[in-house]
Amino acid sequence: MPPQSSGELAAGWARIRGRLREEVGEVEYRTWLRQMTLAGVEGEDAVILLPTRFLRDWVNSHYGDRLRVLWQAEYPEVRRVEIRVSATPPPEAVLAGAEERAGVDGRGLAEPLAPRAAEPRMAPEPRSDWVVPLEARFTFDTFVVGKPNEFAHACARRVSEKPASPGFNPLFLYGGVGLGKTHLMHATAWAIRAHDPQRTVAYMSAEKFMYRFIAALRSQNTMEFKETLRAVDVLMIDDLQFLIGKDNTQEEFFHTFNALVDQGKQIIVSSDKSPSDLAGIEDRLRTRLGCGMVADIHATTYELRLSILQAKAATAQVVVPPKVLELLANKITTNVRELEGALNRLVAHANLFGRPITIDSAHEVLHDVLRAHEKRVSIEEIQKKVAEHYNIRLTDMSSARRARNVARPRQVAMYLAKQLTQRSLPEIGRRFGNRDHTTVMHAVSRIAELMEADAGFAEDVALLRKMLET
Ligand SMILES: Nc1ncnc2c1ncn2[C@@H]1O[C@H](COP(=O)(O)OP(=O)(O)OP(=O)(O)O)[C@@H](O)[C@H]1O
Repeated sequence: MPPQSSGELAAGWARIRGRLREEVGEVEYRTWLRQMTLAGVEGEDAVILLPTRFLRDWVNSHYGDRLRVLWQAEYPEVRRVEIRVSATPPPEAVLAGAEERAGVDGRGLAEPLAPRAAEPRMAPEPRSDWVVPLEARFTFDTFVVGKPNEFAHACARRVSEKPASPGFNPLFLYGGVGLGKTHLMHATAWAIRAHDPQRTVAYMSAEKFMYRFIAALRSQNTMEFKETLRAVDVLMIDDLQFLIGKDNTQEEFFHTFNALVDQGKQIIVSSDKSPSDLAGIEDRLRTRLGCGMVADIHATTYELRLSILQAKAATAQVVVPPKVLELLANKITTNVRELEGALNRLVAHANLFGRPITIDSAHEVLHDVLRAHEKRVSIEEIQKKVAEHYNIRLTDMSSARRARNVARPRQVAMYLAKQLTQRSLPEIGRRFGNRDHTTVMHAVSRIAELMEADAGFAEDVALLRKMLET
């Protein structure tokens, strides 16, 4: 059925928006789609208005097809969706008289404009939300604080409470991959908005900054790009290292940076390197980046990894035994993203097969991840470390000497070779002066017995193992 009246069209448009909102989720909808208004239906075209070219292009490329499908489901006659730029959508008074206007302005509106009253009501949204949607789960509540990140966290909190305060502008967060820089930035953005919904916060990666700048150059519309960014209260640029060697974009960023700081606006930047290590970033920009607060996020400790896992496991719908969390915290030491990925995989597997998570199932499901994280230790390294530790000569690892002060460390080294490498017993035997595999077997069980019986000795071996593994 073609839309019969303005009321019916408005209701149909509201349903289309509602479905789109369900499909893309609240955050995305509010960020990109909330400002759509319907101009009307012109022949086979539904005409939608958005206030900027950027929004129009974005919605066209990301949601154009979806909008068309939803329109066709509601009104099969509509074949296309056209999005136009209109900075000021017509006020309600004009909307009411749209039928006449359609004839007068020559746009040939087959249908009147939708009355605004029929559109879903939304909370007001900061203007600059066009930039990049924030991740809903990246808040301060879900950020686990520990020694390695407590300083960065405290700085981010401080900035969220008092943006642009002296000494904290810019806030420069740096640290290795997957350690929570983006999480902290989003958390800061959410908190700033919660404190003061009128503040506009723009978050984007340095890569997006560059692509948008290039797009603006191409379309000869750098004014809009500059104005939009310079109108924000808080600008966050993630992964700044991407700008290394991109001189023109750096230059543009430098000007944006200065314009904002001069106006007393807050800048937050993240990078995998400190400002002084950002070789390939112009000196004047590096200097400015380092003149506020520089906070690094260090590699995770076992305690932090375990706390993060505990927090994440508490929200999972299956029970994750503490031993399994300890196993993951012990083995997956690279970064939080991988840790989280491993836990998610375990939980998904348990949900899918309806089986509880156990140490065995964790080993089975995550065997590839755990193996990849196993530090490859060679028999030579073990022999060297053990010889150093017991103060014997390295050659004694393969010599025929049987004195206790030499034989016992050799047995320890064989034991560790069995525990820490994939080598077979005969192979280990060969590497210890061509000894038989039964000698290695005997050494392994003898050391295990001694460790049971003597806590001091067990500690000694555990220490050696730790030194070799880290
Ligand atoms: N302290 C933490 N508490 C809870 N989750 C964390 C913490 N640190 C990191 N994460 C989680 O780890 C994942 C990776 O974090 P994030 O994307 O913020 O890292 P990043 O440092 O920005 O990485 P990259 O260098 O790749 O951009 C996210 O899912 C994040 O929620």
